[in-house]
Amino acid sequence: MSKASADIPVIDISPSNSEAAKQILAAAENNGFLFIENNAAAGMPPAKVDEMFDLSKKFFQGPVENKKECPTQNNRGWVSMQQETLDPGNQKRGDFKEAFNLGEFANNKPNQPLPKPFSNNVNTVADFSKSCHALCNRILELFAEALDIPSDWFSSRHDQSNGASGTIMRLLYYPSVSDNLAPEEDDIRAGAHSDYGTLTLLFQLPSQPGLEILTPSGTWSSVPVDPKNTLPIDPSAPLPILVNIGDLMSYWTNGLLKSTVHRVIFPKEARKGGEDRYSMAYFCHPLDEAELVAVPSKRIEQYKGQGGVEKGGKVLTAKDHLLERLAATYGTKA
Ligand SMILES: O=C(O)CCC(=O)C(=O)O
Ligand SMILES: [Fe+2]
Repeated sequence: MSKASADIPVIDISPSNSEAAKQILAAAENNGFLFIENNAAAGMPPAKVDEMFDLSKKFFQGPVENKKECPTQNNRGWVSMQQETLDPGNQKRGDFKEAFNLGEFANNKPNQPLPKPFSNNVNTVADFSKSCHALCNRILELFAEALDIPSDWFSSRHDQSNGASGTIMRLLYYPSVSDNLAPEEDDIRAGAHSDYGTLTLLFQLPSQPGLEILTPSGTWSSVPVDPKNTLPIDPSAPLPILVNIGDLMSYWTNGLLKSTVHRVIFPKEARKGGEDRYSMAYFCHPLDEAELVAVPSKRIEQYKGQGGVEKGGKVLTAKDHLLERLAATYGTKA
């Protein structure tokens, strides 16, 4: 295990690392972010990651008419520049980004209209999403092991064959903006927020920084793209996959696991309008009806945090929480 800046460890989840569960839990308790070594155990072959990034670039660099064919509906589809405001209390202008949100696939079939090039590469996209989900389940099993609860306590609540969930694979594009649109002091690519689901996997590209996390001392700390500095030595080495804890994991653990606030800035070392950044986030959510109650773990019972979310005596479900958070960022009513 090696350390990255912003105190984010790089963890190997292959069976040869008997400490993986403990290491993952420690990182999640600390600041809620960790890297997973992208080796065979992660099940995300670098060629598949590259292929998905290529499709994403083709889409975002393609004609706007193509994008407009699939505007956002039910949190799926194309999100245009400044349509979303992740930190509405503090932002004057919306996020300087575009996104395309893909919901779950059922038997490799999308549940939403897809534009090109996704529509003619459905299998590639569905397969990538499936691999992301499998990795999330593997991480959830490691959390269950570390918390000493049945190994499928989390993963059974994320079994997509048992119902709908808010899971979204989001392709993101933060274009550099021309000088006449250059960002002002408080403009931001993605406003400060925590993620709404269980876990998020984040894929980044070399030389495209910008992600920052809010540390317990209240300062922003940058998240590296290449935490082990391997690229100068081996430019073909796969980058580790960033994982962060979402709100639901925090609720399920009485706040022991941290759903840390993060944001994406125009990097200071780039020109004023920034350089292009592409990233891909897999937001893993449980089945809609999953209840946000504390997990049956001694460790969690003993932890005096803020557990479970009750409103007017009713235990919230994953879907209740998601609708509430989406309403705030898109300025609509829940
Ligand atoms: O693009 C990134 O690095 C992070 C995006 C993010 O935090 C989000 O979409 O929730
Ligand atoms: Fe996020």
